[in-house]
Amino acid sequence: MSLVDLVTEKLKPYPKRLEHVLGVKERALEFQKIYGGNAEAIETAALLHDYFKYDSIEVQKRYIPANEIEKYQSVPVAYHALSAAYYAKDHLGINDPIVFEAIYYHIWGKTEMKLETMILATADFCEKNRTFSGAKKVYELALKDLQQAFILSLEYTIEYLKKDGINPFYEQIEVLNYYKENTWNY
Ligand SMILES: Nc1ncnc2c1ncn2[C@@H]1O[C@H](COP(=O)(O)OP(=O)(O)O)[C@@H](O)[C@H]1O
Repeated sequence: MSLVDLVTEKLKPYPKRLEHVLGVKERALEFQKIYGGNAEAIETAALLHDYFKYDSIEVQKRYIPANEIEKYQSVPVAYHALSAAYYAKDHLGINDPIVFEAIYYHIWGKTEMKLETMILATADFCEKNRTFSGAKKVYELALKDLQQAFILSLEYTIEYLKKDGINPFYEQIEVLNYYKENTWNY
């Protein structure tokens, strides 16, 4: 079974999510044409990044090492990214550190991330089906400056969380500050 078929089957009950995943793939490959990076790895990571989005937290945790479950226990939303990364590696045999990192850190990136990770995280925020304010601005900026677009996407997310009374996770702030202070040469 191809990867597209696998993801299509998994997300069959959630057509909007499948559209999002395909939108992220398209957007990420658009950014790859501008900035480079491994196109095959980007496509694979884009297709799999939300694989566990609708599985229960209990199911998601089955694929994640105990210390990582503990580290992110205050932000269980992160588990879908971790479980998808481990699933790709341990169950689909995708032994590519580029794919692993891009899926694992697709929600808020990491300091000194690979180009493919920044491409996926930014594409996730601004693929064509995104309707929230900010997506268009991030997309337009990403065509000129990927790092600044990534920063803006993280700022929007943090602002949105704060409006809902949710404190950002400490890593989100660290990552944001890192990229505001450093120009990262992937
Ligand atoms: N620290 C946090 N606490 C709670 N929710 C968060 C936090 N950081 C990000 N989020 C939310 O988690 C979701 C991230 O999941 P992701 O798969 O990247 O996005 P989406 O589901 O929109 O494709 C987004 O809805 C984002 O607003």
